[in-house]
Amino acid sequence: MTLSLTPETSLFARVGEEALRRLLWTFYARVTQDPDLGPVFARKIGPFPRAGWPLHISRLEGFWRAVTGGPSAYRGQPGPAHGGLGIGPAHFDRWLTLWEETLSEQLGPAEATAMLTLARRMRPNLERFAQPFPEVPVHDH
Ligand code: HEM
Repeated sequence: MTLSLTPETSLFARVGEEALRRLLWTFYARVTQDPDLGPVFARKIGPFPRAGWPLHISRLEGFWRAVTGGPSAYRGQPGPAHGGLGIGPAHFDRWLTLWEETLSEQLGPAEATAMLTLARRMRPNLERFAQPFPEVPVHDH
């Protein structure tokens, strides 16, 4: 067995727990002020930063901890959470623009790029779930 002296540090460890939490609160403060995104969240979660927001942010924190290699108890299903919200490509474009802006302000360039790449990769799947009539897989019998 070989012991590595330079173990790969997770993205979560590089970002840090405090910075991740701050990032999420700042990001959703902006999202909820946005004329297109804000109303969608207001309907589902309520007025920021009260109502369901502390719980929602802690779920999102769990999600981002999981996808960045940190310890996490997140067991949710991000896809179905985006069904029936009445959102489309323009919402995703805007979401990603605000995400990119917030990341570049709050994280170092390498971490910001990595967090942006993760979100961009998730987009097609989430967007599929967001469609009004998601394609139902057809099985051969
Ligand atoms: C790539 C972009 C996006 C990512 C990575 C993302 C990620 C997530 C995640 C991880 C959750 C938590 C799911 C859970 O509760 O387990 C969530 C929930 C949610 N997202 Fe997104 N999201 C994206 C885009 C959007 C957009 C564009 C909108 C709409 C404007 C949106 C609206 C919501 C809402 C309303 C919820 C709460 C759903 C509920 O509690 O039932 N998301 N998102």
